[in-house]
Amino acid sequence: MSLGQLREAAAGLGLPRYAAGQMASWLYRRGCTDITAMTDLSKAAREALASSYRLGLEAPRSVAVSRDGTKKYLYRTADGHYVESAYIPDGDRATLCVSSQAGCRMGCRFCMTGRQGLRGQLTSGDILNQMASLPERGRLTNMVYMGMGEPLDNPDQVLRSLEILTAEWGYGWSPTRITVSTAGVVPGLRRLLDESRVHVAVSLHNPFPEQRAEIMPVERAFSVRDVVSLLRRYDFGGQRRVSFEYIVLAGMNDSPAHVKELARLLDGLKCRINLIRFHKIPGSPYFSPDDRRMEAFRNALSRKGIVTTVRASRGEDIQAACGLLSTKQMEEAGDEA
Ligand SMILES: C[S@@+](CC[C@H](N)C(=O)[O-])C[C@H]1O[C@@H](n2cnc3c(N)ncnc32)[C@H](O)[C@@H]1O
Ligand code: SF4
Repeated sequence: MSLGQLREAAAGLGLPRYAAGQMASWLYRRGCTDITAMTDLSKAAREALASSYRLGLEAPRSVAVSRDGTKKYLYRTADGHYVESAYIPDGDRATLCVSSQAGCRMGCRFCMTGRQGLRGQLTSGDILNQMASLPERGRLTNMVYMGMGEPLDNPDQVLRSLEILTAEWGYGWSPTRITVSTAGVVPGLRRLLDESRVHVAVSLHNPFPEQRAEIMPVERAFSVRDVVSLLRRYDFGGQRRVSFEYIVLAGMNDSPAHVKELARLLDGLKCRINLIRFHKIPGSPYFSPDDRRMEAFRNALSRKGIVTTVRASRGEDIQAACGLLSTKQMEEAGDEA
């Protein structure tokens, strides 16, 4: 709950307004795991709260550990769906990749989560629980909304989770430690840009609208050209950054024509491109080029003046492609819903 919601809850139980600030402090600053332990609230207030509300903390149900230290956790949401979070330690950084929906309705052809279709929206509580109940929570330095689902197809809950994460009364994280990734849902993106200060990542994957639409149906509703036009209206010269994710698919989006069109599309926008290796999913016709071709593509983009990096693949041995683990869980449970 946001501070405003906590105030409403307090009012509903006849508690003083300042009780909301006390609750926020217990919940987010002190990591309280039991309402009865909120000792600066009266005993009657704690009892009233405990009979009407729950903290929503839910430990992960399982974990897969990679040789490289990456851990993939499976969480159960309040509605009974299974979603994945990846904990990715890297030197003095540790990033948590969180899910924002159970499944996804964007239908990207290369994505395992897309195959599930949309099964349910996560609440801000479900989103934040992935961080709050993480065994390695104390080591986290960054959070990315790059797990299952399209965050901007669930904008109210995602924005509320960001507010709670970054507010003074909340977890107090700097927005510069948080990145929200989107396939380019324009109305939600506008809200994210206006209502938060977090970094933005856009899944681009092809600069030609027709070709992009073949692997990302969302292109037909919101063209990447409109996404870039929107981004041009915001300032990325200061603390806030925008980046473009680009899964390099051999023979599909890695030609000199793609380099040229990317340079044209992003001309003058302060941004970077992250090249990603394709994580194999069952029955998919795509594959990544070898390292030499990947580097050649990166160098060609760099020569056009676009800051381009190749993202290290992590957790290859634990079904890194997001959606594989939860799909397996669904199949084992015989859950076709
Ligand atoms: C799972 S999505 C979640 C965030 C948002 N829905 C989006 O598409 O940006 C996070 C990133 O993973 C990428 N991705 C999806 N399936 C992948 C795969 N099989 N291999 C590599 N990257 C993949 C997406 O393109 C996107 O850049
Ligand atoms: S890549 Fe992102 S938007 Fe596309 S189906 Fe997967 S989760 Fe959804």
